Amino acid sequence: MSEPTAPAPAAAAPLLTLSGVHTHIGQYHILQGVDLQVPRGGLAVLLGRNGAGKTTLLRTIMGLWQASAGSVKFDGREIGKLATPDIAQAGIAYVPESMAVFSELTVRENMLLAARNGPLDEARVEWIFGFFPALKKFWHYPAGNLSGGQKQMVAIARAIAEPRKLLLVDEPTKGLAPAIIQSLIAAFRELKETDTTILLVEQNFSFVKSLGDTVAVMDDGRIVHAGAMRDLVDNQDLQQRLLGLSLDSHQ
Ligand SMILES: Nc1ncnc2c1ncn2[C@@H]1O[C@H](COP(=O)(O)OP(=O)(O)OP(=O)(O)O)[C@@H](O)[C@H]1O
Repeated sequence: MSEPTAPAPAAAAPLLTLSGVHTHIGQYHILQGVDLQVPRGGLAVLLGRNGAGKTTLLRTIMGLWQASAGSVKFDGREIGKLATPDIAQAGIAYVPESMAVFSELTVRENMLLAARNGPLDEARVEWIFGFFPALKKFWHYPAGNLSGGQKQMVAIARAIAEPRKLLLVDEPTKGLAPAIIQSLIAAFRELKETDTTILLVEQNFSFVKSLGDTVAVMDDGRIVHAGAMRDLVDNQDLQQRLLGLSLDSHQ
């Protein structure tokens, strides 16, 4: 008689699940039934051409646009109707494309403003310096004097000044020189080994193909592909079909 086999462990529930999400901006119907799952841990990538709806999706998750239909579940809880501060409090941080930093304030002061619960945690600051050594160097300099890549680092550091479960980052490589992109890759590689799950919006496939664990591709307000990044990297036909020339031109 064979030994009874233990049941296979259930797959961990995703950290974030969007189901049938529609978002209207004024008269425009932008998100047209988005279904997306972000697994807990690691780095999920969202790709798509200009105007596909990627930023609108991040803003909808963050409550900056209200979904007109569908559900947004985060860590087992429906957050689709919550206000942005409550969504942030639930553990989601958002780094918009515009690298929101206060130019007149020093890097340290920028970080201080991001700490919701009082003074900066010194140990956490040291931990952040590990990802972004440039911030240590320019800690007492006005953030406005930093390069584009360094400002991007300040924006990300602000978002993780306090522990977060999910970090949404919108096109961090936009307009950055290749050398700076390399240092961002190194930082994201370190960051994805921590407890923070990352959802990264990009158009630069060469930046994300070595970073992403999973990938979703968006077009015309819908997810048209979702799977392991490995599978997309290994399949050039799929890349060509899904990403086309507009993305290839960024490589
Ligand atoms: N405030 C707005 N008012 C009207 N239409 C908008 C607004 N913001 C975005 N849109 C439209 O929504 C669509 C999706 O835009 P979105 O910025 O989400 O795309 P994206 O995939 O992030 O593109 P990109 O890579 O260019 O940033 C586009 O057609 C855009 O013109």
